[in-house]
Amino acid sequence: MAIFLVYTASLVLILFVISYVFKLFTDTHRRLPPGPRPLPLIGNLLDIAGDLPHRSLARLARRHGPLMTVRLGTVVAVVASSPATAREILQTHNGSITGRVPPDAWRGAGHAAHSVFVLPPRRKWRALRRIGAEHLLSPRLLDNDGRRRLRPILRDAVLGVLDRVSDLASRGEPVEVGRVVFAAMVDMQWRAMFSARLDDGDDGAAASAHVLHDAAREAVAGSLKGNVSDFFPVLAALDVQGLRRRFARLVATVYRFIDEEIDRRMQRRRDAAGGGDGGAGGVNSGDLLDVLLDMSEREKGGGMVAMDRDVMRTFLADMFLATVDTIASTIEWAMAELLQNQESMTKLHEELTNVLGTSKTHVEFDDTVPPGRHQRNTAPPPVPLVPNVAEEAVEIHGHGVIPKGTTVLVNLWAVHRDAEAWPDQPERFLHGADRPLGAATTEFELIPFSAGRRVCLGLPLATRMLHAMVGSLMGRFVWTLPRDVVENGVDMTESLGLTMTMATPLQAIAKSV
Ligand code: HEM
Repeated sequence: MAIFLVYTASLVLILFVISYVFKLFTDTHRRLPPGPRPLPLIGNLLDIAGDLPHRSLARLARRHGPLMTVRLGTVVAVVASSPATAREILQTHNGSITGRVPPDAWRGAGHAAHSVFVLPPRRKWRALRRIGAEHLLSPRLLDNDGRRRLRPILRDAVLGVLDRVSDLASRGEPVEVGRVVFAAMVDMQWRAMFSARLDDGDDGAAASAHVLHDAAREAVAGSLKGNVSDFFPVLAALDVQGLRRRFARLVATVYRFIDEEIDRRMQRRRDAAGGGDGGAGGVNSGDLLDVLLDMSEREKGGGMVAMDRDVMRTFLADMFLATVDTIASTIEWAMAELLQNQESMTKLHEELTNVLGTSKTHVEFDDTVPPGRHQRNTAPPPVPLVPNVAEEAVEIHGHGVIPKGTTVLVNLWAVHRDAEAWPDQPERFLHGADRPLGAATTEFELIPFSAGRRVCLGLPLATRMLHAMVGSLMGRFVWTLPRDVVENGVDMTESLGLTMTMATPLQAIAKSV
């Protein structure tokens, strides 16, 4: 057994050295953008160790330029760190740089096979994006579709958070902002997708909702953790840090909850068909699950995508996981910034009083958009790095050539802190407030949702929820920091998962206005 292990390890090492040397050799013949000198085998991993990757990459970019090459183990990555180079990647050459390499943990958990986040930009990916955009995330559906299904769900999420905060405020207890909003987002997205509540009041349901909360939280927190397997794919089978196994366990829990909803709905459809009420139509809620089940029954997706159980489950998990963490952490960061900037908080209170008057108890999307103007873009960007892959060689004028297969990272964190584009002050993103976002982006200084073909699919939902939630929380309560936090300062350290969250969750004291 020991001999076998030594033999396998030596073989893996030899393969790894050969592939690395081959890569280095061929790279010298390519005109890659400049970058820090790599060490043998590990490349520049030491240059980025010891700090969060978006920060260390931003630091390296200050020395090596806004488009630089780094070697992360055997992976060659080109990093764009300025608005101008982000534009090159996400607009000028976007058609050639939209591939993805799925994280090893996702592949190991079986999630990568159908996930819209990592599918190559081909038919299945396009079809899934279209389904998400048309049946869950379109502005028309969110604002006022014929059945008026989603708007009340969004409003309830805001009102639910206000109730929870009121309750804590009346007891003088601090509010863990991120956690309260996270729970509301779980509930909101579950209702939007399944027309069902996870926690319908009884103790058993509440306990099982907690299991899902915890699994979702851990899955998003751990899903992009630095993994040796991603830097040295030849070692992936060993799963040295156990991240594959861990992510697989968490995703399996999320899948189990989703499967239960699918099974319940299918049973209801069968019952309705058996009862002779005209089949599925009689029980159709018109939610995302019904849309997907209709597709699976209609010639396997009506030609768009073969909607089998695996595709359906992965897609629902994607829509769920993408929502719960992004919105909650953005709101937590926004509140943390406001709580440390009394002047901005006072300004916001005044604005809210003007817009809402004294009778309205909460903010809705319509209140945040001046007539005839774009959605205001004031969210602090919580996704620091966007990973793409060049699907063909691309020459970036004045910087060099990105060879086919190269990982291309856009460092959104660095772009939003670009010293030339942004003054270093808390309200800096208000300067870009009226610029169009997402696919319509023209200015690459402000791209919290990225841009180009893989632009965030959830932008319409996120912008509605962020503004309504922060506006309502600020309009209804006066916020202060707990005494020990005032003394020690708010810990603004980031922790990197699917998004950037606060390493120390924000606690704040609310008092009803
Ligand atoms: C504050 C909230 C959010 C922010 C800042 C955000 C940001 C981003 C960013 C930067 C990307 C990467 C785009 C690229 O690869 O170029 C992304 C992708 C994505 N987002 Fe969001 N997001 C948010 C909320 C949401 C929500 C609520 C959903 C709802 C389902 C969602 C669904 C997705 C999906 C499916 C993708 C993958 C798109 C693809 O690869 O084709 N996001 N998001």
